Amino acid sequence: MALLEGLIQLSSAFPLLVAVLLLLLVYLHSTGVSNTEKGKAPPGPTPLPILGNLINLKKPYDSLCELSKKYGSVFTIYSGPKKVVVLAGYKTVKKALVNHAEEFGDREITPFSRDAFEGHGILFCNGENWREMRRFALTNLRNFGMGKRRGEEKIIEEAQHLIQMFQNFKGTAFDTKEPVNYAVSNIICAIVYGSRFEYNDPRFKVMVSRANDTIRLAGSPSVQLYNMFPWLKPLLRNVSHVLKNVADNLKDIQSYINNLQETLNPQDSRGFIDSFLTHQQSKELSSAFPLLVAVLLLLLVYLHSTGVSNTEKGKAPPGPTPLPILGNLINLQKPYDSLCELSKKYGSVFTIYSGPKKVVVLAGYKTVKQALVNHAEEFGNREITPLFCNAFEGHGIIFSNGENWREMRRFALTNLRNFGMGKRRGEEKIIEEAQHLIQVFEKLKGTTFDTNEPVNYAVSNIICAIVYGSRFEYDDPRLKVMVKRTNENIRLAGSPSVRLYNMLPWLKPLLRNVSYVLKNIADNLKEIQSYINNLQETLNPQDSRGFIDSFLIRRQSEEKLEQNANLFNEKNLLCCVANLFAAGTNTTGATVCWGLLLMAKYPHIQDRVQEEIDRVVGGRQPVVEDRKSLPYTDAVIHETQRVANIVPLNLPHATSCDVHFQGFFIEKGTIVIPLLTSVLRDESEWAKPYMFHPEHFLDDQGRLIKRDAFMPFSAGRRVCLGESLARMELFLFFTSLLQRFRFTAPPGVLEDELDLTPTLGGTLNPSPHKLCALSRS
Ligand code: HEM
Repeated sequence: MALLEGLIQLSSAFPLLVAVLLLLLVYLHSTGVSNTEKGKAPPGPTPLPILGNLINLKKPYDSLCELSKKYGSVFTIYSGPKKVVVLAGYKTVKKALVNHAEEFGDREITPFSRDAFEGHGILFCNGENWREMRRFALTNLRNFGMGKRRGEEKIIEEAQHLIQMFQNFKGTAFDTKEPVNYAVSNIICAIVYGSRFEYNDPRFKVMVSRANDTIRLAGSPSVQLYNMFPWLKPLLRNVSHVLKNVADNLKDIQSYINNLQETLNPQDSRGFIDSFLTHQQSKELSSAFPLLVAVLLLLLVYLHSTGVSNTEKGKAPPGPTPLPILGNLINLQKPYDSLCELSKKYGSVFTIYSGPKKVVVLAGYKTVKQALVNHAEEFGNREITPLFCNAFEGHGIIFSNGENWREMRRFALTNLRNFGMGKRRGEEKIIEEAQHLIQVFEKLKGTTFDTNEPVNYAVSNIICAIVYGSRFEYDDPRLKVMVKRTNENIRLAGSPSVRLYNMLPWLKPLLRNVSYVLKNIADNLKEIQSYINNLQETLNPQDSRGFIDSFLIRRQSEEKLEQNANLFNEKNLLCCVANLFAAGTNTTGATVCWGLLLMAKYPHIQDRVQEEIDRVVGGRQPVVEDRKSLPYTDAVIHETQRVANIVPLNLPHATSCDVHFQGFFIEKGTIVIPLLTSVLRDESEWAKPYMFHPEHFLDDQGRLIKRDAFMPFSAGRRVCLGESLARMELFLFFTSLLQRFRFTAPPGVLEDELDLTPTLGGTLNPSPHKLCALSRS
């Protein structure tokens, strides 16, 4: 029947068949069934020319069992013009697959599997690709599921979902196939993506049904015919249908991969895909090595001439001997710790080489303060790293210098003051946003959740209110995408591959992360441009709604006066807005999240904060004015910022002229790192530098004391432009949340088990974690 079906499909191709038949007769004869010179070929039924042996395509396994009765356990058939040796019976199959594992171990890549997977993956590939993918998959299947307690737990959890599903049928008749397939597919999802789907999730249903469909159709007569005679493809509709199915599934998988890539944390792999991506990143780095070595030789002479030795003008700060080109191999995962270590050996002003670039590191409170405050002008330029030079081309505030920086910083400061910072209007906005955040926490009714997203949406909305004049709902996809992209950029800006790019920009083609960040920045700028266009259309010069309006109004007046018009241009507006989001969202959001995590970890400190808030504020909304009556709470916020050490390396500075500093000579244009970690953990300034100890900020009477070495916002000419806004946000968000909620570890997790290891990135965020917010009312 099946063959008949196939032949009916084929009938329109008959004339073509006949023509090819004649041409191939000779060929078939030569590939023949006869014995070769090297030995006897396995016996088998005589094939028809071209068509080969007419095996029942519906149940080929039955036909082949039948044939083995006649021809023995090793026999030949022809699948179309292709010779196929069939092995039958336990002894023969075992002997071939186990005792001759190597000889029989390759996969036959059928035309269908070649079209669908092009030699990639595990199932349909051979050689080095197969070996590497199989080995990687095996290791990771073991890590994420197979044969481990973790795997057992996942399967038991899924079995419970399946039981529930069966129970829903209340004994009525149903088809077991769907729910059972959903359950087993979820085990793969848990291993691969790190999460399961609900059985009624439409994305999941489609995925499972497509996969089943593909497997069914891959064994259909038409696909089998296609594998025999690939040139029949245009006549076999099923084939294109299955190939489209496979392509659609690959597209879906790609979108899950993209999502996971965006939130990838190399320290915390959620599943197979995460591990693959992390492995890919590390490969990316190692593949750069041969190139590095080649250029190493070329640049040896150059490096030697720029050397580490002293110049005529004075003594250069000491430091470890650099390798040619590579410079000093600083730990790229935790460079701030490596630099603190080096300062113990080389003192508070020392030189390292970041690739071929000379960098002077300033360590410890006294030195950093002396440089940034007493020599503010000399140390006040920004080093514009290749990544940001590429992205912002010297525009905006953070990554610009000279007249452009001065003018943009001044304008931004005035407008941040007008629209938020240190004013009643700003306080109102933050309080309103805190209420939205409280609502989100309340809806969770004490269940476990990740604080990161809602907190970041809230702080981002403060910048939106200042910049655009309006906030977004937390489920607005535009807000979600913007926050995600910004956070991702900040994380990737501190990744080893971007650090490597900043040292050796010619490595760019090998470092995929770099193009990814640049694309992310470009996408954010495009989005900001569309908001600017909207605001421009409804601009009223008498009533500025926010920073963008003020910039546009200023641009109009500058154009009239023909002064400075070139600075109040589109690119500066775009870059300023992007800078405010990048600098103002992740930093403040991460600090609030650290604060909540620390409260859950140290409940006795949370007790004291809540006692103070209850006593001083009671049930009314906390306001900025309350700060001076809440010294313990204020000390906890300060200590959170000290311990969180959000910007551990600071942003890089550069000398604006030749400088003589602490007996050393530093040339104009040298990169300078005023190492904030070394200030916030300076052993001569803090009694317990490595512990969470709010008493650092309290005197004997329990009053708040100002500590000069408290420098999370840096100092001097480049000091954080949003400091007073950030401090107001931290105080209002923290007190409002602590007044309403008790923060705890998830059920079953001990406080000791809450991890304070930060994630790797441009800023230090808490590692992904969950907490419970229990309502206190
Ligand atoms: C807890 C929150 C924050 C922390 C810890 C923080 C920290 C910093 C640090 C360390 C710098 C580099 C200073 C230097 O180069 O010496 C900086 C720069 C900057 N910050 Fe913040 N920041 C925070 C919040 C904000 C907010 C809310 C905004 C925006 C409204 C903002 C806007 C900026 C800008 C524009 C710069 C660049 C200044 C310049 O180059 O002149 N920051 N911040």
